[in-house]
Amino acid sequence: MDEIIEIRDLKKSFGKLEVLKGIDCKFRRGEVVSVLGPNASGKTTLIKSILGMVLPDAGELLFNGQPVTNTFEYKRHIGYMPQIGRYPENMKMGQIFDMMRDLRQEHAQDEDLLKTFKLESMFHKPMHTLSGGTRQKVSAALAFMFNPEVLILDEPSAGLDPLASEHLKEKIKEQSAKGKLVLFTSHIMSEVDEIAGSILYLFEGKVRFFKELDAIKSEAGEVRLGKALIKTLI
Ligand SMILES: Nc1ncnc2c1ncn2[C@@H]1O[C@H](COP(=O)(O)OP(=O)(O)OP(=O)(O)O)[C@@H](O)[C@H]1O
Repeated sequence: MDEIIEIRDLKKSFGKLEVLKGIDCKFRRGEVVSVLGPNASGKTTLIKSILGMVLPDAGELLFNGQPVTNTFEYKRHIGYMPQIGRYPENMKMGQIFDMMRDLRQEHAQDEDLLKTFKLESMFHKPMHTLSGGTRQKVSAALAFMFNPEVLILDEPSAGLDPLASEHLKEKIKEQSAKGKLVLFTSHIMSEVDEIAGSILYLFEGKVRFFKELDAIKSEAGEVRLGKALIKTLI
């Protein structure tokens, strides 16, 4: 089956603030989808609803065709890189990786990023001593480590140095070519242009559009995504 995640009429409010007002969308294997929208439009809330970290007020989440709202097993198949990774601060970096392997009760299947980012040489460092970018590298390496079917990356290159950011982009492209679904948020249009196949644009709690990049550009008559988006949105 091509489709791996389906969201039906998802709603979420925080108190009186209606953040998601009925989101419907389907994501397929091999797609790289960028979730875009203005600040506070609900991108992270949508992502966290898929991950079960936010409990929706209404609606349904299907994974591989099965309803999974309020269930756990499907989460094994998703690798998540948060906007800001929070870890037990007194643990050493190496202990974090060991802990994740123990929790999953399986060996790491993909240590590419661990090696590319040369994280092993910093395994002795306590987490609270790490720079913001190094912390992001840990989060990225963990997200990809168990070879998940779906990758959800919340502003993945924020804080990464240019070389690390290039490595991560290559990794995302490689995973999509292997049939993985990649969902990511970003405020960097050149990055979206480079790696996304389509854009899910949220506005005022609804899906404003979910379109392939090429279609957005050709309909707007623009080669650059940033300009095409402006034309599409006005
Ligand atoms: N746990 C929460 N409690 C109360 N309000 C929340 C909570 N989480 C998110 N919100 C609010 O929901 C709205 C959407 O937040 P969200 O983080 O999903 O936006 P976003 O599109 O990811 O924003 P940004 O582009 O700034 O990262 C914001 O107004 C935010 O303040």
